[in-house]
Amino acid sequence: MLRFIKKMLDLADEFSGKLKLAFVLSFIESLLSNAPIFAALFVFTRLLDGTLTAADAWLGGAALLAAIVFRCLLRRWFIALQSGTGYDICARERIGIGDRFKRFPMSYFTEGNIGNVSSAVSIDLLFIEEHGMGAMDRVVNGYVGLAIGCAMLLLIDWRIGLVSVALSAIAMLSLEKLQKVGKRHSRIRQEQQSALTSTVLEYVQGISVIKAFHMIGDKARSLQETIRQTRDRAIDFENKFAPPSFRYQTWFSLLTALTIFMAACFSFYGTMNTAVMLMLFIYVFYMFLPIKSLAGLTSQIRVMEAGLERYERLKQTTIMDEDGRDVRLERFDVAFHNVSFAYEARDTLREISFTVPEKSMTALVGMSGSGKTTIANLIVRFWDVQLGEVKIGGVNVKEMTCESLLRHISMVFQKVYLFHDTIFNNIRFGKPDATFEEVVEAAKKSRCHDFIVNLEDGYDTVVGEGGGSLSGGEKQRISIARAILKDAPIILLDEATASVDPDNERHIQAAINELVRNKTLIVIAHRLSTIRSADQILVMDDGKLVQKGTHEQLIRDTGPYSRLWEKRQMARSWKIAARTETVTETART
Ligand SMILES: Nc1ncnc2c1ncn2[C@@H]1O[C@H](COP(=O)(O)OP(=O)(O)OP(=O)(O)O)[C@@H](O)[C@H]1O
Repeated sequence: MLRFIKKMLDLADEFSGKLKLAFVLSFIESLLSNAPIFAALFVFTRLLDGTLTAADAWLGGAALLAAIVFRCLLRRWFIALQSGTGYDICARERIGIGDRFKRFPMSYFTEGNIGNVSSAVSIDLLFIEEHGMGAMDRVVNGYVGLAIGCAMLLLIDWRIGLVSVALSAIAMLSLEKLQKVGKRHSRIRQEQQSALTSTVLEYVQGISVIKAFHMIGDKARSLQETIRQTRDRAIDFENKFAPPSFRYQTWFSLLTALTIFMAACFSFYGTMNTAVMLMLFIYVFYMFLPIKSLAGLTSQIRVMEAGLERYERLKQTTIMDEDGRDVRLERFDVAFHNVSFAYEARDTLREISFTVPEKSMTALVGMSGSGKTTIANLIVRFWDVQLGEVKIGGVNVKEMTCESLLRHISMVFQKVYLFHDTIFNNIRFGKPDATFEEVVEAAKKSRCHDFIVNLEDGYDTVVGEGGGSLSGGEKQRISIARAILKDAPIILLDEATASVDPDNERHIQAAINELVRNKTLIVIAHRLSTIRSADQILVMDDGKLVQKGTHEQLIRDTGPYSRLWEKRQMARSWKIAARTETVTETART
């Protein structure tokens, strides 16, 4: 329990002063909670002695009232200090970890960690912000209350005091055992929660595939199985807690009974004042309540501790640019020097060397899986090379902070992700301080202004998560608008493989032409026209750079490029033929 408080104070960091002040208030409040007992003792003693006067009764009443008012004030102050702090701490942590995510290697997000990450940031932090402060208060109150209570009992009657100290110590040992049980089982329960989060995410993200392939039954069954397992683990967790929790509480029930028995005996044999006995009868019933309630709190605290540990592990994940510098580049050429790379065990790129001169266009071509996207991934440091160097403007990308590197690069992916936000904010993502006019200008250049203003809410239209409410071509153009707004000197473009209708294709091409003007452009090229107009073509084959040159140079060789070119031309003529046939068919009918 004390370890939990320490962890919470560590997490609180700059807010820990507020929390410590709140503990002091809680301590004073605990002391004041004993005031009614003393007021009662005072009045009872006088009453039994027959010396009670009206002034004494008023004094006792006034002391009681003063203690109540003072406790109320303390509690208000305490709540003001403590309740908002949990939300402040967790908001700060979420913003901080969100920033670190940008600097995690991409491999972190593909190694089954997604469930862990979302559970740590949502479930764990949510539980801590909602229950953490209250739990700390109850722990402090429980321990302080017990210490004060034992001290009071020692003061009132040393024999009862000693028995209380001894039994409280035994109860504390039993609490330690309870915590051990919690430690073991909260980890199991936490892993199960991560598995549930992963399964739900996978189910929701893959829902279109699941529906398309009629796999709803299979996937739903696996989700149901995980839900069942989560339920069983949660019930098991509670069941494991029940017996030690009961034992722990029994010690205090025994102590209460013993105190009453001893007080009655001592009073009967004349070694205790009747007033004191009566006071003890009342006091002993509520003195142990806060510490007894820690039994129920232990499972919650263990869940929070396990959450804090998981969150700490997440925070300690090594970020890529720990030693990076904030570099402002003066030239924008890109160079690979003997780069070799493997995602896992299998080599993906082998000894790749090339240079992309500033403001030139380089097309990456090659069969599927040959390593084109991997080259783009290494330029932006989604992964780090294992051998060799990637340099931009003569600076090794490993020497730069991810932020300063990405300031110089815009990426336009085939798969566009739009946030559940307005179109305006989705475009402004490229330049967070852009004005409305700048956003509109970028939208006009990327040929999306017209369709945006035709939407009911124009730029304020909220697109669904992932951009679900827009067509593929519209999403693509919005992502180009983002990149135009960012105006980075280096552009990485993954040309769409999926065929779009000619009108959309024309718009996308016009938008891309606006984007790449005067930039260093590396394009994963699929269109013949793009490949032909490139200043340089890099031909990839099974992780190796097998040919390099302009279209005219490469087409003269009988290497892989000319074969690739032939295949693409053939595919194109098939497409054209197919289109012509469809048109003729339509004309006939
Ligand atoms: N995240 C990853 N983890 C493990 N292996 C990967 C990962 N991404 C790609 N690969 C593997 O690396 C190899 C190169 O993939 P890459 O995506 O670079 O090829 P590509 O030429 O861009 O293919 P395509 O044209 O189909 O997009 C492939 O064998 C692929 O399976």
